[in-house]
Amino acid sequence: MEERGNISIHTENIFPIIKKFLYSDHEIFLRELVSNAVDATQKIKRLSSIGEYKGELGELKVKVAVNKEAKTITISDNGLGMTAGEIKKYINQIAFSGATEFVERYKDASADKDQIIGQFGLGFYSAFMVAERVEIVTKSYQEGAEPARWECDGSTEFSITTAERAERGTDVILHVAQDSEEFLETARLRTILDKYCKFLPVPVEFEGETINNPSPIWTKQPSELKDEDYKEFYKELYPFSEPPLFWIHLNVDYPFNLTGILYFPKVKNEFEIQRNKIQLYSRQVFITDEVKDVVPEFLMLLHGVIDSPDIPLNVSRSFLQADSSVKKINTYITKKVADKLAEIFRKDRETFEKNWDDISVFVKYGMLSDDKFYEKAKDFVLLQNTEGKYHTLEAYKNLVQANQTDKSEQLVLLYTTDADKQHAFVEAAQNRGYDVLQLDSIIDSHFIGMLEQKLEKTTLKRVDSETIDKLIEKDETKESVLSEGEKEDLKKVYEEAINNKNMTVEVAPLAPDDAPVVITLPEFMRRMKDMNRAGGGGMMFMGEMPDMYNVTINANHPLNQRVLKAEEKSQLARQAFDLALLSQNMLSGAALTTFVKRSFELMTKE
Ligand SMILES: Nc1ncnc2c1ncn2[C@@H]1O[C@H](COP(=O)(O)OP(=O)(O)OP(=O)(O)O)[C@@H](O)[C@H]1O
Repeated sequence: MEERGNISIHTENIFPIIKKFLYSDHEIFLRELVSNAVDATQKIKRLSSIGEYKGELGELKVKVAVNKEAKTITISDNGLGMTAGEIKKYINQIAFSGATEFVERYKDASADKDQIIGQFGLGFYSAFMVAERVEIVTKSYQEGAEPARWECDGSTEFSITTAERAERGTDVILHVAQDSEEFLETARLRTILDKYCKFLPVPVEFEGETINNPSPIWTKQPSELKDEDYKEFYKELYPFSEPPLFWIHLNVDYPFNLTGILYFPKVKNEFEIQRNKIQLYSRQVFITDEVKDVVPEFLMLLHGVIDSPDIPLNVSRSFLQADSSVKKINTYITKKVADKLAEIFRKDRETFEKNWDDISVFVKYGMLSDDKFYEKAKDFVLLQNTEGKYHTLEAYKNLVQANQTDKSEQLVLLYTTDADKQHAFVEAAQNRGYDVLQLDSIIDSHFIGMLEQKLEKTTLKRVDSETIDKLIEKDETKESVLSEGEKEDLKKVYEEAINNKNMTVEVAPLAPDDAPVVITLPEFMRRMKDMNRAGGGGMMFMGEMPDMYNVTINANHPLNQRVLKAEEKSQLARQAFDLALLSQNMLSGAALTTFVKRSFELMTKE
């Protein structure tokens, strides 16, 4: 038999176009051809199981071989094979029509090119990205089938002849083009196989070794697996990472098909977080590790694998976004993650608290970005106070309600972003019997805003944003030991001593054992500046504005009564102010030197 023919398409030379267009992805030819070979072995298995094929199945496998001298790469399988008629149908027509359509669309300059490529799995024809000539030698499983050889050089001409082949199956032989000789290097091929074929369901042999794990644990039932299996698999995926905290085994077949394992990694701070650690598979074929859109943004921080035949192969971003099963997958994953966290919280609060530092970023990020997740997470999100105790939102509100409700019935939650630097304020609050939360990560500033929006009649204030009396205003007035006139005098003394227009001085009757001078930065001011720094807010001028502090002089502190009477009023006032700065880590440089000198002078005085 010898048949020559023309593949009936209207566009000549489609391969140079495809080749040029896919230049960065040439390596996927191997993924496409090996997965075709795997498909062929699975098809014969199925035919055998339904009694369509009665012969021996043998050990089903795929082999990849390279011959540097002959400049060929051969992908062989003992799958179902093809008859000459099937080659014409599947290779010449079906596979070609996909490639042709691709080029037709590509030529339409107005279309978004990413969008176009997203819609096509080039499949078999990706061979021409690296080969100048491709041969298929195949023998069908069907009784009496004649082996056939197909040859094509990437033009629209092909030939089919009778071939010699004893066993059922297919060899695809690539005659590698000069500009693609890098693919003749075994190390390169091994890397590509490792990337795309590591978990293919049929053994893939390369240089006498099986390079894949045909039954990775995500394909098994959770009931068959032990914790060790999950940890081992994590190590297989990320050899250099610390062990994961916990994991979720995804397993659903309706309304879409999806399996996978998502791991919660150990992350100590937001800067360490690595995205793109989740690998996306379709029937155990690696597709990509850019899972944006399939996985909700906040869960991109997780690690692991997701496998779904419902995720279109070779897809582009914009195509994925519009895909309805992708949307459902997204919702499903969010729900599963929330349920798992709720379960651990319920069943093992101790473990949950122990791991809170690592998972709080996911939880808070999730609550901020997804309302449904918020609804579930609000019951297990934890607040940590400066004593290292963890409370749920509800429990915490109940705990502080009696003591921290102000005169207008607002519940005031106090927090510190740095318990060390803000120590004086934390201590002052604790002396009043108030509780102080530790909210010190970058995400916390957004988290605080969200809590205020979601919780009724609740405000959050940083401990150093007001003097202790004003932080939570109660219905009580404090008497001042100083007269109005004395207060005026005291104010002037301090204003002159401080001599800084960014410091607003005020004299107020605090408790005698409160600090004599308290410097605060109002909450709203700091938040605006934070927002500006983070790039939002739109009030650009705020970013350039200096911090405007309030300086509260405690009229009831004995020191201030002395200031009024002392000879060197100004020096004493300045000293008290500097000490307040010092206690808040705000004194440095020349101001610090002057302060130290003055202190020595005062100590030296009789
Ligand atoms: N190794 C093989 N053994 C048997 N049949 C094959 C083999 N390779 C390809 N085929 C046949 O050729 C057809 C076209 O292959 P091609 O890779 O272009 O598309 P596909 O596998 O159907 O889809 P995809 O675009 O997802 O790869 C296949 O559907 C299959 O019928």
